[in-house]
Amino acid sequence: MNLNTLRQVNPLVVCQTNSVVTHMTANHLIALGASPVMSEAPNEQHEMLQYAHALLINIGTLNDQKLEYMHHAMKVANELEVPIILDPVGAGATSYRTKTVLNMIDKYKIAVLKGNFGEIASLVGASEAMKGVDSQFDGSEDDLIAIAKKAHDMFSCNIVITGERDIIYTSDKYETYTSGTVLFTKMTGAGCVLGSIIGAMYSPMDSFESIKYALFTYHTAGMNAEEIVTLDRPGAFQVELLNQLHHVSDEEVRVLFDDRA
Ligand SMILES: Nc1ncnc2c1ncn2[C@@H]1O[C@H](COP(=O)(O)OP(=O)(O)O)[C@@H](O)[C@H]1O
Ligand SMILES: Cc1ncsc1CCOP(=O)(O)O
Repeated sequence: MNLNTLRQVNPLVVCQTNSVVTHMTANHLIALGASPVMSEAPNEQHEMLQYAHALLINIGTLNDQKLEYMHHAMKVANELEVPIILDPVGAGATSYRTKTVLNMIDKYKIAVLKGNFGEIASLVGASEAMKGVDSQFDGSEDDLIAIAKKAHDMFSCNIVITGERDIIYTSDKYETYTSGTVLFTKMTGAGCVLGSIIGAMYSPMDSFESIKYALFTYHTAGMNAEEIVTLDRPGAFQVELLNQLHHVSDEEVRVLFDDRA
């Protein structure tokens, strides 16, 4: 979905995300032109997901109570054919998180699995490269492609791995990217917000291009914000990112596509 369409449709993204980024996720989705709702109660999921464009499941502050709520929402989302974006925050840091995510992938149809290199590498059994929620290394481009391919083969869903270099790997094709700004690494939740934006822009009929559009939208807004605040003002960047998500246009996002053509 491009930005003009998104701002007309105002897609509803139902979010069960972590307590660190709940507020910022809602604000970034609103700035973009989407409609967030944070909803956990099992007994409202059927009504809530009825009109949802996507369900975002982010395990960043997981506990058994939240896990029960997440399972319920994912089951309903699959029944209603609402795409699930799964962010396995901290997978690999603890076996609780790793096992939880593997079990979710086993039980439900996931549209997009999006994580940093350490998270996705841990899920495919390739490494234990996580310290808390941070990937301990980004891997070479070859590593990135190999891990994304393995994840795609094992989990049969669209894979996004983020870091200094990103990859989108779908059954149609894969590409790697180095756009964005290092200021994303200076705020908590940069990856979590991206997951929500993928949810808002995701189109099951055109998985690869819609995920790429979401990534490029986020990166364009981030690069625009960096230009205004400069690299030594990570605090100002967080505010400016919201402004730039509000203003970013299809024409600007297309520039990133053209740069890569
Ligand atoms: N060094 C970097 N330079 C430019 N963009 C980056 C860099 N590191 C991460 N990003 C971007 O920041 C966003 C979050 O990625 P990442 O930091 O890997 O996620 P997480 O917060 O889940 O660990 C992605 O859009 C990614 O492309
Ligand atoms: C700091 C922290 N602790 C638990 S969730 C969270 C936020 C992680 O955000 P991201 O995965 O985007 O870095």
